[in-house]
Amino acid sequence: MEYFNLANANILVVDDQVTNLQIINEVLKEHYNVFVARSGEAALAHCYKNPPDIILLDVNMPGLSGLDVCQTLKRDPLYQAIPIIFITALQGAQDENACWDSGAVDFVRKPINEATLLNRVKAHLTLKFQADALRRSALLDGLTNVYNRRYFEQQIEVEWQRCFQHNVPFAVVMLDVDHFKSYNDSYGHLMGDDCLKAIAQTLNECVPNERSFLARYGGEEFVMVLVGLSESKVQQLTELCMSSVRALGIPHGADGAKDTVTLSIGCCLSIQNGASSILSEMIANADKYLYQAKERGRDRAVVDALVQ
Ligand SMILES: Nc1nc2c(ncn2[C@@H]2O[C@H](COP(=O)(O)OP(=O)(O)OP(=O)(O)O)[C@@H](O)[C@H]2O)c(=O)[nH]1
Repeated sequence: MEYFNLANANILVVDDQVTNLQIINEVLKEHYNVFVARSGEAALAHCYKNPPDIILLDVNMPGLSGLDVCQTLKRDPLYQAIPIIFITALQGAQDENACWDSGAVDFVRKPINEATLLNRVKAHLTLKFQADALRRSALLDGLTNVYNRRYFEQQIEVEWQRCFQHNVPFAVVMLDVDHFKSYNDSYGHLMGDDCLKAIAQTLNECVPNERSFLARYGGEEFVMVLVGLSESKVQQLTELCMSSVRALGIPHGADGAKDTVTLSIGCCLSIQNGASSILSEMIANADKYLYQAKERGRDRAVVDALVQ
């Protein structure tokens, strides 16, 4: 079981009254990272940019109400796992039912009881982090401990949609160990496993930001999804991946190899964001460029853009 630290949690508090924001912030700021928004519109903008771990939401606000915000987030697969607690002075059954119907996980009543607020937040954050940890462990590769193919297939869709909606650069990088069959033949399968583990760890350290990720694509092939990097940064990143693996200095004396283990890379980046239907084309192109890197002598990267 993976351990998590609740102190790393990001909490978004939404209320149009500054005094309420101050009271809640005072209670929570010792324990968590607290962000505030003064309207429903600002709350949604914050979530889209920087999804929090939990939201404390006022019901009645001018413009978008708390119920509107909750319904909007719960309809969206990208944000529906964020627990939402309403902070409300409303008491009637009808008002409460409207909050449940919109997708809330809980209530805290105004005026706020400090202990109730802290305990409710802690309970729901713990549940959220446990669910996240379970989801993650089902999505890790058993040998290398980086994300597995299933995670890649789910997450690349999510990131691609986000990049498409918010006009963010996106790249798919295929990374394949050179002459790995002969490595196994020369040094044995167990050494081959150790080699894959070391490479996976090194490549994982090259992942440039939280939205980007590395996964084992299969066998001795890895895939990295890069979010928010310019074309030149993507080029630099592919160089970094190759030099980091070379720097491991894992001996590889078999025919055709370069004394140490090396990688070949194929990378496809999107110049303009297009329809989600071309994601499969980006993956196919990255694979094609990887094949070209192999043909041109291995230990190199072929990077190209898919222009729509
Ligand atoms: N030790 C180990 N070997 C693996 C694992 N998964 C795949 N392989 C081996 O990786 C090798 C891949 O060989 P090929 O696809 O022929 O590729 P290659 O020898 O690296 O040649 P190029 O990619 O063209 O440079 C096969 O021998 C597989 O048995 C694994 O989990 N552990």
